[in-house]
Amino acid sequence: MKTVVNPARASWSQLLKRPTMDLASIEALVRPVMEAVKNEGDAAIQRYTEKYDGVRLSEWAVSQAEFEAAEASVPAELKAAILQAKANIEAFHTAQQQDELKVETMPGVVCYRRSVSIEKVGLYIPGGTAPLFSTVLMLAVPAKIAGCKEIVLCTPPDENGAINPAILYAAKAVGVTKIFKVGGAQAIAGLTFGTVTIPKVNKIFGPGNQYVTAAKQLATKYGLAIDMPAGPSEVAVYADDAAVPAFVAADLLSQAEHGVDSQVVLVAANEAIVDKVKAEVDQQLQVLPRREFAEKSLANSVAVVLGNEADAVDLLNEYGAEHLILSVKEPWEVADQIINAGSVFLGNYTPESAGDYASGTNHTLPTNGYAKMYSGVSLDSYVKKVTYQQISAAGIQALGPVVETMAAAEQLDGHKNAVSLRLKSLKDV
Ligand SMILES: NC(=O)c1ccc[n+]([C@@H]2O[C@H](COP(=O)([O-])OP(=O)(O)OC[C@H]3O[C@@H](n4cnc5c(N)ncnc54)[C@H](O)[C@@H]3O)[C@@H](O)[C@H]2O)c1
Ligand SMILES: N[C@H](CO)Cc1c[nH]c[nH+]1
Ligand SMILES: [Zn+2]
Repeated sequence: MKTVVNPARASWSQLLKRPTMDLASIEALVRPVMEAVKNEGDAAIQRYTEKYDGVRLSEWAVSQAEFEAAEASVPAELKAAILQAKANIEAFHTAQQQDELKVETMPGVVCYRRSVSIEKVGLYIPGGTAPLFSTVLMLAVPAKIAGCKEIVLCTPPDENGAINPAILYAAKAVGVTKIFKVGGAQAIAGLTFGTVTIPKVNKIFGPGNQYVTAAKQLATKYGLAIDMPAGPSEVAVYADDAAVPAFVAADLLSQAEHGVDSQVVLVAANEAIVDKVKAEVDQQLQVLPRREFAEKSLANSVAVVLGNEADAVDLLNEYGAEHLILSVKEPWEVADQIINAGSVFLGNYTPESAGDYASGTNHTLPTNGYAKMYSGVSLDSYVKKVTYQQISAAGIQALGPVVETMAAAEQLDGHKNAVSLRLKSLKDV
């Protein structure tokens, strides 16, 4: 991880460049997979599963027997942890339910808005280098609370054609049983077009590697919605002298270990903090089982020294990290100035891992700078806000002339007539 002291603003965007491929190049790799699945259906999914996951399966749907075996094999301690996390995620997401909004904008003109669940949703659970069963909770819990009718889950099989039992246990605990052993872009394509085996959905959710994320982005060109681009994990930590270097180092490594294309950014109030954190990183790396991944992502990462808090806040907002940890004396004060981040963690006792697993917030978050314009997954992601209105006779008499005037000015007489006829009918009474 290189260190840069007081970089000029003009150099920030280059300094903070993500290590991911540009969208056009990765789309070019993924488009043939989408097209093949569109044209050949299951046969193409079979072919790509063999190619990328190294396994040929005669059955992709997880069976009852597999759920039962998973239930039996997950240790009690892990089950209890999963259930506690589920309860916290449920509590936070249930509280996001909104009452129906009803406003009488003029006498007799009543407008209201209701949240209506998206009928068919596809949840992608990453499984390439680690089986992210926590993602099952993050995606399926709000889908259930929202009341989505059809919830389909896809996740890559291992080389033996199996799914990690904790993924199956978590899914069953939330009440999701339609699970297919398909991963990567081919899973996203299946959910996009529908095949004999995999149902087509309205919206695709979930994180994944660059291929999965690009495939999701392509899915939008075929009429589907997606939650947001949630690609390789990243974290920015802002540290001043109140930070604990060992904690900061651990937080950086917690995201660096996700994959070789992850990125971590340390913004520090002085150089001494960077030195201490780097020494801790070196030490902690020695015993990290996923050291190889972490080392590669650290090579794509940067420590920036900015003595001035306003500059640091500007840089953090320009980066728009998926996760931002504020290891500073007054985290609340800094948090109020953050406008671009997927999720913010305040103070020395708030590790990002807590949000990854169990505090209650959602860990499916925008990466690659998309935090500037997208929110992470929440209950809102699973609903459409439908507006309704009802206008009484008195209401149309009050509102009608406004609409007539505007429609005439737009030269849309058909619009005007729809009001004029009603006004006339009321005059004739
Ligand atoms: N942003 C978020 O909210 C968030 C949350 C959790 C995880 N993540 C990220 O999700 C990612 C998970 O990645 P993963 O790879 O472990 O699992 P994954 O399930 O996303 O991807 C594995 C699949 O990728 C496909 N694949 C592998 N190599 C390929 C190639 N060369 N061409 C085309 N397809 C290929 C395979 O089909 C495989 O099944 C990590 O980058 C992690 O940081 C992000
Ligand atoms: N940090 C990931 C989101 O970028 C989520 C996760 C799942 N498991 C561990 N971490
Ligand atoms: Zn993580």
